[in-house]
Amino acid sequence: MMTCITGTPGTGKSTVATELERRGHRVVRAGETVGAYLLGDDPERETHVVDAEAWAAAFTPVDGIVEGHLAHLLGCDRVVVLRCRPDLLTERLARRGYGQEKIRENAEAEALDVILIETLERHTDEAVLEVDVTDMSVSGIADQIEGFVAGRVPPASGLVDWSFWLLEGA
Ligand SMILES: Nc1ncnc2c1ncn2[C@@H]1O[C@H](COP(=O)(O)OP(=O)(O)OP(=O)(O)O)[C@@H](O)[C@H]1O
Repeated sequence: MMTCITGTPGTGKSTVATELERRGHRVVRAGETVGAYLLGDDPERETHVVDAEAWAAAFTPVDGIVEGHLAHLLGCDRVVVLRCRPDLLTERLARRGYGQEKIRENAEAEALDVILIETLERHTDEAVLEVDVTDMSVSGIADQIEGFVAGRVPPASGLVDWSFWLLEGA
């Protein structure tokens, strides 16, 4: 079974994937597999441009966990969407040294549920677990994901509404 962990940059995908790896799960970092699909750089958005559809079409499924902000484009059996309140996400990305514009773009995408919407366009509700990680420990998030994979934690989505942040925080 392939479980994908997706979310806006800074929501904690890589951190929880490391914890799941420590617990014995096989983990593939999606970012390490996109090399052949790089189209170039987007200096304005301080990011690499990836031919995401071609990457997803060529991806060989794994029995384990795939983490990355494009992971929901894959044919996963289960998808976990990590959510982080935009003000906390802003703090995390600032600590990472991201520029103002890149921080704003990511915080807005989080407030607008962009990755959750993309996920629900591609996967059934029953295959999706949205986790609001804002006040959660890394091990608590890993417990939720393990529970979902094992069928103990039921699917859930549509849990947060951070649209207020677009008015107050932008
Ligand atoms: N549950 C948590 N509690 C507190 N801090 C966290 C938690 N999860 C992650 N962090 C911190 O938030 C920052 C972003 O985490 P991380 O790099 O795992 O995000 P990401 O979603 O993998 O980002 P990207 O998509 O850019 O790789 C890191 O500094 C990490 O230490």
